[in-house]
Amino acid sequence: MSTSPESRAPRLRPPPFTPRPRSQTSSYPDSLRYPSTRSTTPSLTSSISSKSTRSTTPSLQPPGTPKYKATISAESRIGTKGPKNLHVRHTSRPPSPRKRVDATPSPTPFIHPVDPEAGLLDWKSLEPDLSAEIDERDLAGISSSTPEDKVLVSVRVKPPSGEGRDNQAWNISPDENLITLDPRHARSTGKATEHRFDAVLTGSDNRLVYQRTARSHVIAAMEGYNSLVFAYGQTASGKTFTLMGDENEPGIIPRALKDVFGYIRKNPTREFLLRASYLEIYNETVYDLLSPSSSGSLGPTITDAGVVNLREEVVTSLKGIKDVLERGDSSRRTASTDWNERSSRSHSVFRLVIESREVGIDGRSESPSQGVPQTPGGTRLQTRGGRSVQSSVLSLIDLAGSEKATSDKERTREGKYINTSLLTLGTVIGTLAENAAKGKSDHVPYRNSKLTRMLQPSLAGNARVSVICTLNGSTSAIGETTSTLGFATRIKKVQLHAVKKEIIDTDALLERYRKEIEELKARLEERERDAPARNRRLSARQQIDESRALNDMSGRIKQLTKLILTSETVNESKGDQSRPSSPSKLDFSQSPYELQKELLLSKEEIERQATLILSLEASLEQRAVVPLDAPEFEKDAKIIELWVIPLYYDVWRKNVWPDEDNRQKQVKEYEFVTKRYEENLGEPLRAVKEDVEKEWAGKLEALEEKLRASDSYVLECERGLEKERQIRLKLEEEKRALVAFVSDLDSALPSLRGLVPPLTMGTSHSYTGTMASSPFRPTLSALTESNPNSPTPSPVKTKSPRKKSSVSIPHGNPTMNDSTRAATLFDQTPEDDLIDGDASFTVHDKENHAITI
Ligand SMILES: Nc1ncnc2c1ncn2[C@@H]1O[C@H](COP(=O)(O)OP(=O)(O)OP(=O)(O)O)[C@@H](O)[C@H]1O
Repeated sequence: MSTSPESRAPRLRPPPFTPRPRSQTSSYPDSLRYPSTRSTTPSLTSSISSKSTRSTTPSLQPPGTPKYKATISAESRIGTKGPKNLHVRHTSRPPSPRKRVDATPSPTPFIHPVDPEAGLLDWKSLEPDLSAEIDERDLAGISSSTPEDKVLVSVRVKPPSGEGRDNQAWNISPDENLITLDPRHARSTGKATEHRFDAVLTGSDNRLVYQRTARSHVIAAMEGYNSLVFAYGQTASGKTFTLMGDENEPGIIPRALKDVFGYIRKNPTREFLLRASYLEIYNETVYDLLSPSSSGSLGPTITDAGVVNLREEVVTSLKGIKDVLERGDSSRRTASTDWNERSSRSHSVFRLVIESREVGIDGRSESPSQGVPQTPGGTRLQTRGGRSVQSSVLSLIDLAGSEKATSDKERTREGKYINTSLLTLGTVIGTLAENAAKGKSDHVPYRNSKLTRMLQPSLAGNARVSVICTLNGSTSAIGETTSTLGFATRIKKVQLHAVKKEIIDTDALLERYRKEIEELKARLEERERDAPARNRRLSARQQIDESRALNDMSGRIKQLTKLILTSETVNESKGDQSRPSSPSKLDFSQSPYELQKELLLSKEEIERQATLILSLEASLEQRAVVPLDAPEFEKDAKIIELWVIPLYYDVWRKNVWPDEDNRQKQVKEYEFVTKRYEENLGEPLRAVKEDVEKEWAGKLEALEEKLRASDSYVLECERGLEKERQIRLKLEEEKRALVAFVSDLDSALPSLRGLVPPLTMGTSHSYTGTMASSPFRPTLSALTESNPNSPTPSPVKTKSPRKKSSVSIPHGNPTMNDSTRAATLFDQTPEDDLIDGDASFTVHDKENHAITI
């Protein structure tokens, strides 16, 4: 890779400030330089430093005493079956110290009765030979033999099961690397029916698949090239089986990790630093599988510089790296679909950053004066210290599978995102292939999906790439299989030009650790040298503090040294896998031997945690932005921002809004769906956008329709109520008028008696008129007017200035002959009935016309 002089200049960073509570930092004046060792694990590091590191634990064995090796069974030596077949026979294990107490004293250290240190050493020296775990035969002849400028393309056909055996549409010739569509089905496709690739595989042997498809790329990564291995294919065709495998058939990832450590072991001239990370892309959002809680602005983001804000853990052993893998795997999104019981709903990416450098004969890093040969394949960058560090990334990717719509709505939605990003991957590969074939440089739409954006540097050529296309050979999947083969054919044409990358020493974590170790060692030496003179001036208390500080320093040196892997250290820790996990309950009736074993395991756990602390520190360091000499208030503000606010917010959120996480996730998804299309998306995702918009527009329309219906119902109800109110008012008025009328009538009765026939309900003599204006309040004059025959019209006055009633007095010569009945009129039309019941009554005029009031 060509590097401009400017870019070669070391980018010196000021020592970062790592916020930490005052109480802890203040007790150690120079703790800002090595804050966490002191502040978070003072006793831890000192205990590790003094006891647990194998190389430094004082040995009670006389020099040259042979170490005991436990024998292992033949098959576990061969190592073809993995760790579960590892049978350790403890025949040559020395007797436990308790038994030895009674034995005749012997000059060998193993008979030392009680010294636990001696026990530790004995037990460590007894660890079984795990050469079976890292298979020597596999490592022999490892070399990156793939044509460097081409993608290594393999297809793997999933073996049919059950009835599927009779429905196979493809003929497979592994020896010729050929796959052909059976002539019986060939006519229907109208496409090429014969395909040749770098490897055509079938069956369930993952070892073979690893060797043919991925091993060379893993080794290339160890040699300094970025390497990318991914599986592509329709759902349930075997991508996860190929990458992860199962207990009996570990897949590419576990085998690759084994080879990584095997490679380190076989290369004593280099030292390595490994950092693992694991992410997934789900519904076009990147999630950190090692830190599932990080999200939003703190979550991983894809930038031109790669993926940032992603947790990277320094790993020092095969077991450690497998733990990381398992932890991440447990956070992956899988679900049962119509086709696969455990279908990956996201693209998952396991990344291993490998930094390495030549070391001298004494184990120290080489300087140019020592004449290290130029690493072939890349520019050697030599900066201040003259050191160059090779850096590469091994990416192992299990893509989600392309699929048809499923019966589940949520799965369908995920499926849309999956298909879209795979479509974009296809488009990107197609464009790259065409550019390569025709010597063009057409725009490649990397930015149209997160997956292609992340793969951009690799697909653009700066990596060794291997793709395994997994196929379903059944007749029911001819279309999908043909499409996958098309992808395989296109990607074969992509041109690569990967080169080794060497980075400036200050950017390499390996170099930073190495420098820190050297500085610490120098300081330690100096302080130890001055100790006798200084101690004379110090109080007893100060001397204790001083000795504690020295312990911390040496603990830190040991921890940092452990992170840097060499052939020797990998050899030492290869027993990790076989050791039993620590029981949760301590049984003090165990033999001293067993207890020592427990002790050792616990110490190792402490070491593991300490390693984790260190790698967390490393991530933290990358985030620290306040320089050491920044004003106090700035540091305080940072502490509040990083610790206090998130802490309180978290507590508050959990109390006030327990479902906030889900809500936020949903909001994020909605935001994504609704807002950022234009800036983010290209053609394929626009199709998703339209789909989603259509879906939501339909829902919105239905809701609006419902709203309109309920609005008009409410309006109708209001109108009905108003009508009823009016009627009620009218009735009340009529009631009042009737009451007045009746009382008028009552008072006029004596004078009318003999002239007017008795007014009764339903009788034929009555009055007529409209009821609109107090029909029951006819004035006496009206009555008299209508009864011209009335001899003595009574001057009765109306009580209210109401409109004159149009009630007409019945014709004829009515005679009021039943005053008693008339007086009972109130009884017959009680007030309540007028209001609540049917208020009308009927009277008849002379012509017997019924009038209903
Ligand atoms: N080569 C194989 N040999 C034996 N079993 C296999 C093979 N390939 C796949 N299987 C089995 O088929 C099932 C589906 O495989 P797998 O989950 O790997 O598919 P996938 O392509 O990853 O699907 P998805 O895209 O839905 O995640 C699993 O039970 C797996 O064990």
